[in-house]
Amino acid sequence: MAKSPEVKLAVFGRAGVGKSYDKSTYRHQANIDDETVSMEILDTAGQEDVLQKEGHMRWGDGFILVYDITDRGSFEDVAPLKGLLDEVKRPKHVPLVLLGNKADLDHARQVATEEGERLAADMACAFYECSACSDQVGTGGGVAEAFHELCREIRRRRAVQGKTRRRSSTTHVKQAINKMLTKISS
Ligand SMILES: Nc1nc2c(ncn2[C@@H]2O[C@H](COP(=O)(O)OP(=O)(O)OP(=O)(O)O)[C@@H](O)[C@H]2O)c(=O)[nH]1
Repeated sequence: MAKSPEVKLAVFGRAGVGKSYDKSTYRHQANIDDETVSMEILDTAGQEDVLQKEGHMRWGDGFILVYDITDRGSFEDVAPLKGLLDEVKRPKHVPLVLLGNKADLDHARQVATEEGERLAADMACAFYECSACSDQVGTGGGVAEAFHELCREIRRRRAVQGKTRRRSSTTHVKQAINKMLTKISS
């Protein structure tokens, strides 16, 4: 049986946004579009320093940036996190998902859905509002869907990178053959 692809996902967000709610394991397997994907999930602590954050960013293949819809400050933390990610992963554009958690607490909302959508559009990534408690609230259908979409994005990127690499290695072979032929004929 084909070995299932493994993806390393890191979850970032201010302390208390709900990154680790109900998660007892950091390894998870899921069937996504008829393919088994093994995820290694890293829940970063909201209070880690920049060096620790950078280390976790280097480690990850894909990232979930979480804020709490009832905590405006946690939303304002997202853009600087994305800035740091871009610096650490440059020149690559990183697979990313934006997650507005605690959508069950709509009465205490401080961040409008449209603001989340706008930020996600700015960061060119998918956006979900959800509740780690109920997993079905919000626009996108839950936390699981956000993780699955991130895995799909990583898969798309890997497919494109694979093609580019194959194409460039063929180009190298062609160039080497051309050089040899030029030498022989001169
Ligand atoms: N109402 C509601 N509460 C939630 C939700 N997700 C998490 N919580 C609560 O929010 C609090 C913080 O959740 P945690 O998962 O510990 O937050 P965290 O982001 O992991 O925090 P750190 O580990 O300190 O970084 C807990 O009391 C959770 O029960 C949610 O979707 N809805």
